[in-house]
Amino acid sequence: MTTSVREREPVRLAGVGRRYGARGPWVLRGVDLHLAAGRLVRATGANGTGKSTLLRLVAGVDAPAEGRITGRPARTAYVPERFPPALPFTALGYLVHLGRLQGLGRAAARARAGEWLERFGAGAYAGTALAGLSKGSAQKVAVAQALLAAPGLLVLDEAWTGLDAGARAELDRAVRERVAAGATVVFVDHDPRRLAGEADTTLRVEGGRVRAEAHPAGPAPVRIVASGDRPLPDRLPGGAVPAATGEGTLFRVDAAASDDLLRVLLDAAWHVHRVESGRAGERA
Ligand SMILES: Nc1ncnc2c1ncn2[C@@H]1O[C@H](COP(=O)(O)OP(=O)(O)OP(=O)(O)O)[C@@H](O)[C@H]1O
Repeated sequence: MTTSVREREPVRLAGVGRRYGARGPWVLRGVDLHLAAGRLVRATGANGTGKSTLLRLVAGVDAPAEGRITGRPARTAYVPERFPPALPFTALGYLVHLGRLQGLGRAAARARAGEWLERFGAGAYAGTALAGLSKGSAQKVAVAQALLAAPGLLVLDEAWTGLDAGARAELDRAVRERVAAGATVVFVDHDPRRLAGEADTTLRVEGGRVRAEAHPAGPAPVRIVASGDRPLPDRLPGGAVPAATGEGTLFRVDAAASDDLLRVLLDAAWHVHRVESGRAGERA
């Protein structure tokens, strides 16, 4: 998927609260957060503490009862815990429809929909009615709809659940690509190994409050954009993961491993376009 790396304002939550019903108990209250561009954000907390509520608010599919949320990019995508398959579309027809709603032309929507179905191993189901899809295939369509228009904010609520191992790995890759391209990705997953060690921030949801824990010493403070035709080793220095962008391939790597990675790229006759330190969206 091609999207350029660019910076944008963070999504800001200021004094956000949510309760269900005018007199219901507050599920979340006094939530103040900055979710910067180019960050991977994990939300954690015990069952029923309000993680899904928080994700729906961040995605904009639910509105806060008090407080404000600003800076949400125009292209925001969301995968809910449960995907509604009872719509009169085929898998491809649904994706093209949503792609068009997200601003893509018909031909581009068709092409992207086909590409994402293939990437998730669901190309064979393009012509199947949504209602006729297995749970796993329906989940692939749910994930594909979120990735279609290269969102600047991607919100994933247990989106890996129901996917087969290949599709789960593909979704991991797609998340890394979006983050590398400058998107904010916020996710919840019951498996603590999901993208373990890769999140820039953990949101701990507890007792109606959300505490943001940044991982400043976490991975990837250096971003290298390069291009080349020759294959690279499977294991790159610092565990760097290549991600396709409009400008070439982007690698996020720890500063300690960046020289080694540059050497590997140059040895493979890759052209290095840019080396940046600091995360996208970080203020000087
Ligand atoms: N639409 C709703 N109407 C009424 N109450 C709701 C609604 N959605 C969530 N709640 C309540 O809000 C609280 C938080 O729910 P939420 O689903 O956000 O938590 P969660 O941390 O995502 O839970 P889980 O880990 O079980 O998915 C729960 O008490 C839940 O019953």
